[in-house]
Amino acid sequence: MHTLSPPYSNALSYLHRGSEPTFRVVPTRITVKCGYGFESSSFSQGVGSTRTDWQSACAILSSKVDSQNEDSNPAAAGENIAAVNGHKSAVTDLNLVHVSGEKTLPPKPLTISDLSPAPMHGSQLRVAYQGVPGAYSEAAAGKAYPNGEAIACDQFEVVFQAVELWIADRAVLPVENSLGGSIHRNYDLLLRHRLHIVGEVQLPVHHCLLALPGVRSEYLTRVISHPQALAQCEHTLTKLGLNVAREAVDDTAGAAEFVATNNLRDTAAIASARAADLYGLQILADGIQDDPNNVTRFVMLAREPIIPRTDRPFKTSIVFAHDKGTSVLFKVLSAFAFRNISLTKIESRPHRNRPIRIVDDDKNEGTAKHFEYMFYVDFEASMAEVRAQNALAEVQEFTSFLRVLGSYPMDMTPWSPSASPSSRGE
Ligand SMILES: O=C(O)C(=O)C[C@]1(C(=O)O)C=C[C@@H](O)C=C1
Repeated sequence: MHTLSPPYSNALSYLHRGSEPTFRVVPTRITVKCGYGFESSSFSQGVGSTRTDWQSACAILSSKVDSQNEDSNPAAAGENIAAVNGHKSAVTDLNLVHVSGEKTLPPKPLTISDLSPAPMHGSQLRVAYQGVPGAYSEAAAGKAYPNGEAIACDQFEVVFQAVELWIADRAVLPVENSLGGSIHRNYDLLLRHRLHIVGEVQLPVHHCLLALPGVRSEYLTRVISHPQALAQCEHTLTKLGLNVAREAVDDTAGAAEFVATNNLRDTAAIASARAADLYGLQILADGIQDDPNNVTRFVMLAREPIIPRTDRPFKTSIVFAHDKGTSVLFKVLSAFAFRNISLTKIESRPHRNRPIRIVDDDKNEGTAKHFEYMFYVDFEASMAEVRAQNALAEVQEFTSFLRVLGSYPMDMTPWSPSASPSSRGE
């Protein structure tokens, strides 16, 4: 059992003073029994020193607004995906009633291990990713959990549900690319779901142009791939004289598979060299990303947060909303700047519960319509550091909603570019 050090738990108690979460506890088999529900009592009494306290506290620091998408019930929606790639949901396997001799015993209370055992020491972690084998997300899952079993999911939503329903133990999810920018859908999903960021990996992304054996680039009328991959190769495709139609599909390796299974001689896919191998395609051009340092950042997700530490570089990801006033963003950012905490990322997304604020002005000049946002910020500090706790305590004063998505070790693996200029024919 982990315990929190006193300064940390004190600071969190302070952060919670007077803030009652308005999240509804969703009464589903999986979410409630596995501890997804957030009991308001644990907030009103401040944060204690147990791991459970910390887990609840980490999930929601404060919420004066309703949860985003309260109407979405991932676990219920997930009834449709009782099996993913042959991995049966634990729910379908439960044997709830125990009978012994002539006496029928009252049902034994369920424990977490009944639902799905957490991997024992040495057993394989099941890691969900979006795409098919050969996708960069699969490679990222392998980098994050080298001994894990990668579980392919067709949609990002399914990746979240796979972990929520205990079909998988972790998820690995792309959030941003150095050329293509943020993967917005995943920012929205991070907010809608209750998983925690427990790590990050940065993967050099080296794209290839793939076609059926014998096909030459003159035959091509179409290039298909994941929209991010198309964006990352746009200039190079033009330089190669490939002014043909671009079409977006769900993932890069899926594009390669599509070309192969449909025997398409007029279509090329942008995907990895491993996808070429897996689906029997030839590499027409290698290293076609517009920048050799092309890198995608993935986050690792789990049902439970990790305990933040100070013995190695940590990053913390938060999301917040504010009621009104543009200076709020300045004040929030100042809370970090004054404490010498570097921000590594800021992203805004529409506030889906309240996308527009109507302001009638006093001078009778009409009605202003302001767009409302959720802001996502990553900063370089651990939640175990007092300066980070104080910064968030200050941020909370200016915000109507604040949630810590996770405090996790930074990926510090030595840099190796995805391609050298020579391999790109420059
Ligand atoms: O399509 C894939 O192979 C993916 O893993 C998805 C994805 C993405 O969403 O950004 C991952 C890395 C690359 O940036 C391109 C595509």
